[in-house]
This record gives sequence, C-alpha cells and structure tokens, in this order.
Amino acid sequence: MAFVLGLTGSIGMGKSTTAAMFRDEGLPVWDADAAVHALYAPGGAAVPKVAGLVPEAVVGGAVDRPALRAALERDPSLFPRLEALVHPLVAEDRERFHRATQGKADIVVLDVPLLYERGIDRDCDGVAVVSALPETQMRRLLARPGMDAEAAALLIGRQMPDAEKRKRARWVVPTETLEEARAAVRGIVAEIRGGAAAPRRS
Ligand SMILES: CC(C)(COP(=O)(O)OP(=O)(O)OC[C@H]1O[C@@H](n2cnc3c(N)ncnc32)[C@H](O)[C@@H]1O)[C@@H](O)C(=O)NCCC(=O)NCCS
Ligand SMILES: Nc1ncnc2c1ncn2[C@@H]1O[C@H](COP(=O)(O)OP(=O)(O)OP(=O)(O)O)[C@@H](O)[C@H]1O
Repeated sequence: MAFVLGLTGSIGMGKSTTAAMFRDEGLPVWDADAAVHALYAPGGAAVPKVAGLVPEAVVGGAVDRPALRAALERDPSLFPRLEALVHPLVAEDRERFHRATQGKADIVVLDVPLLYERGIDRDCDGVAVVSALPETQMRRLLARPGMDAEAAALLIGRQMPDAEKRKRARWVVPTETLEEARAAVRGIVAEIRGGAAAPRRS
C-alpha cells in the first residue's frame, strides 16, 4: 500500500509550489484547492449548492470566486455553512484519487490547506508542513490581486496557527527559497523510500 503523505501549510506559505516539487519527483499529488476549483466550474457539483446559499455568487453557471469571497467577508458566518456543502464533495474527489492511484505509486501526496483543521491528518502516514516567516507570508499574500490585509486576516484567522502545525508535523519544508524547499522535498522522499518512515497502516 502506498505511503500517504499529507502536505499542508497556511495560506501563502508555498504549498502549491512545494506540491509541484513532489510532482517533479514523479509522485501523484491530489490538490484540494484544485478540486474545489473544478467543483465551482460550469457543471460542477458545488454550483447548485453555492447558488442555494449565496445566490449572487453564481454567475453564468459557475461560482464567481471574488463574489463568493466578498460575501464571506461581509458575513463570515457563511463559512461553516459553505464548508458543510463543499467538503463532502471534496472528500469524494479524494477517494476517487486514491482509487485511481492504487497500486501505481509507492508514495501519494494529499495537498490540503485544512488538513489538520478537518482531521485529514488521521488518514495520512506522515505530514509535511510548508512554513516561512510571517512577514514573508504577508508579503506574498499582499502581492496577490484582490487580496488586502483584511481578506488575508480573515482566512489566516480560520486556520490553525503555523507554529501549531509545525509542532504536529513530521517534517517542516522551509520555503524562504526554492533551493531549500526542493532539498527538503527530496529528503522526505528519500527518507520514506529508505524505510525510515513506514506507513502506519498495512
Ligand atoms: C474562500 C474562497 C472563496 C477563496 O477563493 P480563492 O479563489 O480566493 O482562493 P483558493 O480557493 O485558491 O484558496 C486559497 C487558500 O485560501 C485558504 N482557504 C480556502 N478556503 C478556506 C477555508 N474554508 N478556511 C480557511 N482557509 C481557507 C487556503 O489556504 C487556500 O489554500 C474559496 O477558497 C472557498 O470557496 N473555500 C471554501 C471551500 C474550502 O474550504 N476550501 C479549502 C480546501 S477543502
Ligand atoms: N520555496 C519558495 N521559495 C521562494 N518563493 C516561494 C517558495 N514557495 C512559494 N514561493 C512564492 O510564494 C508565493 C505563494 O506560493 P504558493 O502559491 O505556492 O503558496 P500557497 O501556500 O499554495 O498559497 P495558497 O495557500 O493561497 O494556495 C508565490 O509567489 C511563490 O512563487
């Protein structure tokens, strides 16, 4: 059975960039944010559900993410209701990934921003958390179109603090530079393949 490696980290810490490095090593990666994007696209299973919750966030048969973000900023109590609609669909997608990769890889990666918050770490054999300095995180976030300090604080406030994630994780991938992140990624893969980090489940 494949070693299930969880990959997580707070917003803007470099999770997607690090996930791409695991892909470069030839590992299948399931990306929770990408699953949500597909569910929000035209024909996506989440579209009618979001329309029922925030009608103005569905435009032309797809979820308009800036409109949804604006609604969440106006009324953060929508967050748990949205999550209750979307997360079961995301979990189904993750199960499909496990079925599709079964027997095809020795390590599979689950790239999930809310891995600890949703208890998905319990389905992993080991977790790696990406981490950078808080000022690096904020600089990266503010460089994003449509993101201001208030919007960033709203999402960060809904996530487990970086220090807590680092305490829980088996590995920390430092992401101040690409070189240090890549070295950490290669080290993790080598450690798992070397048998030092055996799967918990047989
Ligand atoms: C809040 C939304 C509209 C923001 O969309 P946007 O296109 O700006 O960002 P994107 O989806 O690419 O997410 C970027 C990052 O935001 C953070 N984030 C997203 N959703 C949440 C959430 N519910 N709680 C805390 N942080 C979140 C994560 O760090 C994520 O990596 C969107 O993320 C959303 O609808 N989220 C609810 C679904 C969800 O919980 N997704 C998380 C993965 S399961
Ligand atoms: N190891 C790294 N070294 C230098 N810059 C990095 C590194 N990792 C990520 N970055 C930069 O930080 C920014 C955010 O990276 P990325 O999109 O990977 O973050 P993320 O954690 O996936 O974000 P989100 O949580 O919003 O999905 C990007 O501009 C990226 O180029």
